[in-house]
Amino acid sequence: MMQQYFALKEQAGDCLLFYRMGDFFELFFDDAKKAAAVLDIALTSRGENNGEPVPMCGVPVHAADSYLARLIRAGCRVAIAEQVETPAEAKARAKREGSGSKSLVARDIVRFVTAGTLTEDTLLESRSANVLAALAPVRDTVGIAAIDISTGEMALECVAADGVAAALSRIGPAEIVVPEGWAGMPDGSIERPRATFSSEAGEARLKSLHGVATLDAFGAFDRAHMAGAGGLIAYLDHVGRGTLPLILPPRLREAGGHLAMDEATRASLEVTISTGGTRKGSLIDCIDRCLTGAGARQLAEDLSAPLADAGAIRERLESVAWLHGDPLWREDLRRALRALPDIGRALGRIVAGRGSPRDLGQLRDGLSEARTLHELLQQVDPLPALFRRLLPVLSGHGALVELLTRALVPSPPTERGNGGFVAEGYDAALDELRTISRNGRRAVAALEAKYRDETGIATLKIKHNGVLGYFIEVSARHADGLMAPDSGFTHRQTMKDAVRFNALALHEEASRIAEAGGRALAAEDAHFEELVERAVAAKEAIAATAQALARIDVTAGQAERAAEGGWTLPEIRDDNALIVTGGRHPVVETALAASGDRFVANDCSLSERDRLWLIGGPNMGGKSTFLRQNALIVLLAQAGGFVPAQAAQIGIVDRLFSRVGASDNLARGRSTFMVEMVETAAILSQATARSFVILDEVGRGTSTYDGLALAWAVAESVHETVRCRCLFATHYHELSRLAETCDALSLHHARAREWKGDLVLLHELAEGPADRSYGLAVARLAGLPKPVIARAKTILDKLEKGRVATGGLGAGLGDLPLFAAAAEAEVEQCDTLREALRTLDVDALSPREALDMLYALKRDAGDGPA
Ligand SMILES: Nc1ncnc2c1ncn2[C@@H]1O[C@H](COP(=O)(O)OP(=O)(O)OP(=O)(O)O)[C@@H](O)[C@H]1O
Repeated sequence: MMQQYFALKEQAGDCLLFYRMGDFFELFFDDAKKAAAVLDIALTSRGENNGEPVPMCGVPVHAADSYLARLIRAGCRVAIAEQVETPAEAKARAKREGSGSKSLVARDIVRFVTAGTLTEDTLLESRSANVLAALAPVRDTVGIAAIDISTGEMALECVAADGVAAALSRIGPAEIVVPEGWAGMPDGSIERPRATFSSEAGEARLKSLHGVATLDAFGAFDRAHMAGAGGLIAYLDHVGRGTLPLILPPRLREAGGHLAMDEATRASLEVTISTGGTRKGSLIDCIDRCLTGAGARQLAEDLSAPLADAGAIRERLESVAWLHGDPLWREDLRRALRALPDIGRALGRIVAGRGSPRDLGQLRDGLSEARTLHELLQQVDPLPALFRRLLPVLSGHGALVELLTRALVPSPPTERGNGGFVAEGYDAALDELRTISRNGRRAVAALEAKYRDETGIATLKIKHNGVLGYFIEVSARHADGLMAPDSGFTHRQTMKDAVRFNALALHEEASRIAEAGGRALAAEDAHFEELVERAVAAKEAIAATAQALARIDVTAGQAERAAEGGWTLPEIRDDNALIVTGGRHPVVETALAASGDRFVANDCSLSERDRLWLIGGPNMGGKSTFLRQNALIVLLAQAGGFVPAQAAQIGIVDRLFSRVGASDNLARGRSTFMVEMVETAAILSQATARSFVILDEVGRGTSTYDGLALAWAVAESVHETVRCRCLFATHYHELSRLAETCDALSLHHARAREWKGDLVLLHELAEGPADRSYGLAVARLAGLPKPVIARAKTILDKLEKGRVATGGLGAGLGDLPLFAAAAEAEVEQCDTLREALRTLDVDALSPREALDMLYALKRDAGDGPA
C-alpha cells in the first residue's frame, strides 16, 4: 500500500494527498501533521516506515467538504485520490495478473481541490466570485487570463508590467498561476512549467473549446492574451485531471474601457473589502440590495471596474432610473428575482461533471423564472435600452424547461446515487419498476403479519439493513421455535438480545424488490445523464440568461438602494466638472444613522477654472470623509448607479487616485512615509487632466519642514502639470498662500466652533482658509490628561510667539516662483550648461583654462562663488 501511496504522493507534489480508505480520506506523514494542525483533529499513526511509526490522520468522506473548506482557507491545496475499482474488480485483476491474493484496490488522483478551482456550493461564498488568474509575461507586457470556474466567465487582458498589481487588486483572484521562475511573480503564486504558457496552444485550445476557426468574433487578442489563456487552460486540465470545467467564450478587457484605480486607491476607498479585511464596513456591503448571489457578484464587478464610457454608463443609469421612478415595476421584478436559484453556478457544476439532480432542478426553476421575467418586461413600453438588449436571452429555453419539468420531482435531492429524483409519469418502465418495489414492500408487510400468525410471536418483525437485506427478527427467548429444522426459517445471525432469520417467501420477495430497485436506480441514472447532456448542449445560452438575470438584479437593487437612501441620478458630462450638491458618504452616513446621528451633507464644485480645493480645518472635522465621499460618488456614478447626493454632475473620470491616511506597511519593508511617497509618486506620474485625485495630508509622515515642502511641491505640481481635479486636505496653514499664485486653486475648510471652552465640530465645509488649528481642543475631546493639555498649551504659546517674531514656517515663501516656472528655469539652466559642455573642445584646453572652465561651470550651475 505504501508503494501505491508514494506513487500518488509524487503526483500530488506539494498538495496534501487525501487517500481514500473505505469511508475515510486518510493523510500520512507531513501531510497528516499539517492537516491535523489546521483542522485540529487527532494525529495518530498507522504501521511503520523504515522502522518509524507513520503519522496519520483522517476525515470521514461524508464530511470531507467542510474539512476541505478549512484547508483551502488555510492556504492548502488538496489532491483527492479515490478508489477507481471495487474490491471484486481488484481481486479479478490480481488473478488475471497472477499476483495471487495481493489485490490492492487501484487508486488514482481524480481531482485537485485548490482555492481558485472550486465549484461546490459548500466551499464557495455565494455573493463573491472565485477567480483563478494566470499571468504570462510576454516582452514588457503581461497577459492576464482570469476565470471564475464556478460560472465559466473568462476575461483576457494585457497590461504593462507595472500594471499587474493594480489589475490583480481589481480582479481579486483566489489563486494565481505563473510560469516557473518568473521574477515578477506576485507573492503566493503557483509556478507551472513555462511551456504551458504557450500562445499557440492557448489559441488552439480556445478555438477547439468553442468550435470556431478564429477567435475574431470574441475580440482582437494578441500573443500575451493567448499565452495567459494557454497557461490557464493547461492548469485547469491539470487540476481536473483532464476534465475541464465550464469555460465560456473569453471576454476581452480593453485598457481604457474602465475607471482605473490602483491597489492603494481601492484599499483606501474600501470598495469591496474594508480596512478590517472583511466585506462588512465596505462600500459594497453598504449598497448591496441584490436578491441573488449572482447579482451580488455582478455588483462587486461593477464597483471594482466602473466604466469610463459615457454611453455605457448612461445606458445603465437609464434602467436604474426607470426602476427608481417606478416602485411597482421594481417590486414586481424583485419578487420574481427573490425565487431565483443560482443557475450560473448550477450550470458550472453540471458541466464540470459534479452536478446533482438538485442542480438540474435549479436550472428548471431559474430558466422558467427567466421566462416569467421576459413576459413581465415585454409589457413595458418604452423599455430602457439595456433591458431591451437583455430581453431576448431571457427566453428560448422552453423545450429544456419543459423537459426538466416533466422529468424531475419538485425538489430533487443533492445526492444522485439514491435515485428518487425522476418524476412519476416520465418513464413508464421506471414507474413499473417502482410499482414492483412498492408492491414488494407491501408484500413484505403482509408476510410479517403472516409469520406472526403462524409462529404466535406478536413481537416478530421484518427488518432491513445494508448487510443482510430483509430478515426476520425475534427476541432471544422466542428464537428456539424458529431454530427447529422444519420451522421453515433459516438462522442468519444471533445478536445479544435478538436472533435473525430468513424464509423462502421473504427471500423471493426481497430479491424481486432488490432487482427492481437496482434497475430503477440504473434507469434514473441514465435519465440523469441524458438531462445533463441536454443542459450542457445549451450551456452558452443558459450562461447568457444567468448573466442577464444578474444584471437585472443589480439594476433593481441599485434602484432600491437609491430609493431607500434618497439618492440622485447623476448627470454624466463630457467636460471636467465634478459638481456635487448635498453629497454624503454612504458608509459613514449608515454608521451614524445606526447610532441616531445625522450626517451633514456637503457640496463640492470642481471645474476647469477651480479644479484644486485645498481643505483645512480641525482634526476630526470631516476632511477625510469629504474627500472619500466625492471619490465614492464618482465611482458609484461610473458603475452606473445613483449617488448619495441631492444633485451631481460628473465629467467622466479616467483614473481615480486616493492617498488617504498613511498606514504602515512594514510587512513589505516600507515605512509609512515611504509608502506615502511611493503612492504620491504614482499619482503624479500616472494622473491625467481627466483624473480625479484625493490627497489627504500628504507629507505628514515626516518632519514639519520636509512635510510642508513636499506638500507644497505636490500641490503645485497637481495644479500646474497634472491639471486634474483634486481635493487636497492638509493641516499646513502655510499652504493657503498657494492661492495667491495658483489661479485654479481655492481654499476651503471644515468648520468648527469653540463654545464655552468645548470644541464643536460642525462637519460643514465652508469657503476660505481655516482660521486656526484646534489640535489641543481635539486632544481634550479625546480625553488626554489635563496636565498634558496644560503643558502643551504653554508650549504652543511659546511657539506662536516665535512664529510671530520670525514669520513662521512659511517665512520666505512669498517670492517663490511657481512650480512650472521654477521647473522651467531649472531646465533652462541645465540646457545652457549642456550647451557649454557640448561645444567644449577638451583637447584644446590648457590645464589652467580647464580649471577656469570648471569654476565657470560651477558658477553657472549656481553652486559656486559668483
Ligand atoms: N459630514 C459629516 N457629518 C457628520 N459626521 C461626520 C461628517 N464627516 C465626518 N464625520 C464624523 O467625524 C469623524 C471624523 O471625520 P474625518 O476622519 O473625516 O475627519 P478629518 O478632518 O479627516 O480628521 P483628521 O484630520 O484627524 O484626519 C468621522 O468618523 C465621522 O464620524
